Amino acid sequence: MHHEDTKESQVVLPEQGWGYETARRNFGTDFYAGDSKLERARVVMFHSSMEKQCGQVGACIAYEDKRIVSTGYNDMPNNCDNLPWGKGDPDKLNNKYVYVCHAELNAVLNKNSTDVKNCTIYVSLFPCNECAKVIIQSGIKKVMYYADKYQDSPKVKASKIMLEEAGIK
Ligand SMILES: O=c1ccn([C@H]2C[C@H](O)[C@@H](COP(=O)(O)O)O2)c(=O)[nH]1
Repeated sequence: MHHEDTKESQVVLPEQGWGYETARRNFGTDFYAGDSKLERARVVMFHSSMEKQCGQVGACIAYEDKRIVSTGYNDMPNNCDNLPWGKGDPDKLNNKYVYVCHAELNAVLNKNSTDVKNCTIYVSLFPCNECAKVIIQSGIKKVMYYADKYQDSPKVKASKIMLEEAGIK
């Protein structure tokens, strides 16, 4: 595990304007010293085939002792190769939002363990309300995040209300 952590910290990632800067603001030096799983979540987000700049999200779930249980990134449902990736069409059926599986959902479903109870989820973007529900129902107990770019949206506000009510740190 220590070896993997070292490799992760050596990965050079493209700067996209919000990742590292937000992480620095949120976590200061502790982020780099202590939390390579956030790095993993950020690496995973580059597997997403969503468009660059704003659309890629990664998640990594780990036990309390930091062993990784799962990773996931936002993507279209399996075998659904013809769905739209755009987001500006007035018809909601022509936008990605109604189809895409979020990183957190994929990470919970991809788990290599019976469950993810008491685990921590590391995410590159603060979870939306639907992901908060998945996190709560799956028994995850802690959320660590990089960026919170939709913090003023009702979805993220609802997410924070639910996570707090459920006692998730
Ligand atoms: O908790 C979340 C919230 C969002 N996502 C995904 C859904 C979309 O594919 C992108 C966001 O795209 P924007 O172009 O920035 O709106 O993030 C997620 O995986 N988890």
